[in-house]
Amino acid sequence: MEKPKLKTVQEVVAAGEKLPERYLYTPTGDGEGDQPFNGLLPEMKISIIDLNLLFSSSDDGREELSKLHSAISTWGVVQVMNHGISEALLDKIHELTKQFFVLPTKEKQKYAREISSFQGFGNDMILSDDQVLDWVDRLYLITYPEDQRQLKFWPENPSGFRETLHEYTMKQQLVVEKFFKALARSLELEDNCFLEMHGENATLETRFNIYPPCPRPDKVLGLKPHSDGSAFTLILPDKNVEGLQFLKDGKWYKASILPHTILINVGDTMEVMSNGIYKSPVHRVVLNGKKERISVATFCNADEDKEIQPLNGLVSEARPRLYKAVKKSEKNFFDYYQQGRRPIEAAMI
Ligand SMILES: O=C(O)CCC(=O)C(=O)O
Ligand SMILES: [Fe+2]
Repeated sequence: MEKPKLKTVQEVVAAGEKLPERYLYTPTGDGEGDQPFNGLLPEMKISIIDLNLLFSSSDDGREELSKLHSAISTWGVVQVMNHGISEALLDKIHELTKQFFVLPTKEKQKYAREISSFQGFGNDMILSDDQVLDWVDRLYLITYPEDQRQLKFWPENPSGFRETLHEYTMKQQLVVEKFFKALARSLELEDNCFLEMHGENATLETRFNIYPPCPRPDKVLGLKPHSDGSAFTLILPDKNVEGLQFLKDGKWYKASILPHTILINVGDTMEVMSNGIYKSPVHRVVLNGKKERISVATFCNADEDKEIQPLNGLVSEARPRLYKAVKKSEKNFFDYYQQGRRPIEAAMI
């Protein structure tokens, strides 16, 4: 199988070469905010949501649901506690991710992405010659359901990686089901409505990111502004190095979260299903001149063949339908790799 030729960012850094121009990013000026990448940005207050409390019929439970509704309809992001995944397991995932990325290139290349595949280790796909590159190396794996795994991309080194990722995935799937149900409740819909539209063959896809230190953190981005194509995304940001920022009303905000909570941001699929009530936020990752940053993002992606469209209960005369029915397999509406920052715009009526 042919492998991509481009050097990984870690290789560019190790070779000590001059910063390649293809990494220089100029903001488009298109509602994207003109604040410097690493300037003094305001901090966003991300609501902390107790996942278990959302299912209590007490006053506290109802209050938690309305807190969720308010956070997701304004920022599209929450940090979730009481999620049922132990601190030790979250720390282990981070630790193993780091151990994988510090392996010699030759070892990591055993799991290298093939030209036609997005799974595996390496760079993101290059779709055009003028594509500005992100300062990130990543390992991308479909993790759920189990029969969709391609184990040839799953590292056997460091030891325990596969087993720990399996354990983490099974725990994440429980969080995902609960979160879908909670979002339905917060809109006064039947618990399973989002899960049903999302489909039986929906996947979890985990992206392990390393953002090496960058000589020009003022000119280069770890991830360009984008929204996720998922229904929502579970993120474990780096506990020590910040970098994730969200765009709201044309301004960038820094996101910092409490250790051992899980950050969940809504993606384009949920924006469509909720008829735009829940917003898929544009976000980016900025870099550090001295320190590397590691994060682990898990995307909940819809069944490729299911029609995704606004739920009936959320369309009315007062709130007309905003999106066409779309399928992941038909058009790249939800394709993260598209250069468009918000592929969802193609689905708008
Ligand atoms: O590195 C992060 O904190 C965010 C990653 C992200 O936005 C993505 O992988 O889509
Ligand atoms: Fe993202």
